[in-house]
Amino acid sequence: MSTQPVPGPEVGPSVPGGDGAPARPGVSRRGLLGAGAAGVVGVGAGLVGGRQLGGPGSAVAEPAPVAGGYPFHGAHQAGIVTPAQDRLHFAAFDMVSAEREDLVSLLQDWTAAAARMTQGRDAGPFGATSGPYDAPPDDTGEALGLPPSGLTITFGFGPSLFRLAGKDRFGLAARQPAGLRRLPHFPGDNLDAERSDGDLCVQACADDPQVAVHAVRNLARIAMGRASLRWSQLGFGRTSSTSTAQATPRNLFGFKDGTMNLKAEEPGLLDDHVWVRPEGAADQWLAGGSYLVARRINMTIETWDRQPLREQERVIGRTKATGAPLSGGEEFSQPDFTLKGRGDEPLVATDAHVRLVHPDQNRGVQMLRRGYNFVDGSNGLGRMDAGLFFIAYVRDPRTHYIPVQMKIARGDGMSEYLQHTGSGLWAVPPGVQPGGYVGQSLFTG
Ligand SMILES: C=CC1=C(C)c2cc3[nH]c(cc4nc(cc5[nH]c(cc1n2)c(C)c5CCC(=O)O)C(CCC(=O)O)=C4C)c(C)c3C=C
Ligand SMILES: [Fe+2]
Repeated sequence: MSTQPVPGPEVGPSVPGGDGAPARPGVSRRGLLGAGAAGVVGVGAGLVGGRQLGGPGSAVAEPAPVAGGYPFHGAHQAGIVTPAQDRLHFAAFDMVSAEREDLVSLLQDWTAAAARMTQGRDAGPFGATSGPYDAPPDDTGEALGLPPSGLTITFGFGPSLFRLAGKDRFGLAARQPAGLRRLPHFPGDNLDAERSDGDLCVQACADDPQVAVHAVRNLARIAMGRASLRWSQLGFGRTSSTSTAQATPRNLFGFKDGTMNLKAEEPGLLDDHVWVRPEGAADQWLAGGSYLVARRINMTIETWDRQPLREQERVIGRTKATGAPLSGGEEFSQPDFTLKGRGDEPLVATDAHVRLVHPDQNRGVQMLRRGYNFVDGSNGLGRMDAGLFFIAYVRDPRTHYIPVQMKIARGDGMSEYLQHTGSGLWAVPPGVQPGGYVGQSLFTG
């Protein structure tokens, strides 16, 4: 089943109103952009132009390429090593249909829409203002006139898609990777079920929040009858760099975040720590993919803001000004955990965040962090509902995430200022080839 409209001879970019109204010229994103928007500044390496014609039957001339879009197709899904954009709309969905064919058709339809939207085109072939006059448009319209804005859409499959309450819902149980299990309860977790888990996840990142929201909204619209939105999270101000070309941003504690992150320019490390190495028959389909961990972490910023600078730096283990380790050097210097200072105390405290999470203290494991700040209003007691929506991509959550999180939960000085309120783990299938669909390897072979 496909919910994408099939274009008929009576429709096109200029459609007579069914009520006898005069012909209505359709407007598409690429039609509005074209040469006038050709000067839009690209947001990083790998950007492409490449606007295409609208839906079948379109008589619109090919506009000039518009910069600002990342390729949708490739060996890996975009949105992992892509230079982290400024904005996030993350969404988790649950299947409402129990039919395997509905799951496959949903992934096919999502793939088609994502391939279009990431290139700055409308979600469907007719667009927001064209197509049959008596049918809902196949794009919602709020991105009309906006460039791709570096939009990437990354899809993931949760443990519940494979097995829920012991039930093999879609005939996929034999293909559930051993690493894809619900994350364990960590000490101090205060998780909200309405902000956790989900059969499917969508990470939409862009440099314009309207473009990211438009993407998720249209994917939710397309899913209707097959999957429904379980929860979603907006984010701003990326809290990581995923390319050496990017400056290190700051989180809501005011500290540089992302200094020691894995970067796109380190393919060997990405192979070691981010891309899945299949172990057997169950996870062969995940070769070239990854695992996405998401944690909604509330930060009690009002309490933090009352701490002396000395205490703030002690908790993180780095200086607030430059991000250099407290053991000395500059931002990108490796911390020396053996150096001692006044009172024979280690310069980087034993419960400092950067000591606990450093690869040297964790059997060498690293992760690719891709989180965002969030502020979801205030709680009526004068405190902001603010924090960090932590996202990490790892090769295997059992080795690369769970032990590190357990250590933070048990002994990180920063935990005093944090509360984990949402959580999820998804397997992120490999990239899509032209003509294929996201997650295809799970259903074939
Ligand atoms: C389980 C993994 C991690 C969680 C959860 C986490 C939360 C978290 N982190 C900060 C602030 C900073 N983290 C920094 C470094 C850093 N953090 C993790 C992992 C988790 N953080 C890792 C693996 C690293 C890199 C360690 C290394 O390789 O040296 C830093 C320092 C700058 C940097 O390297 O990025 C800061 C600052 C907050 C505020 C937070 C939860 C709200
Ligand atoms: Fe951290």
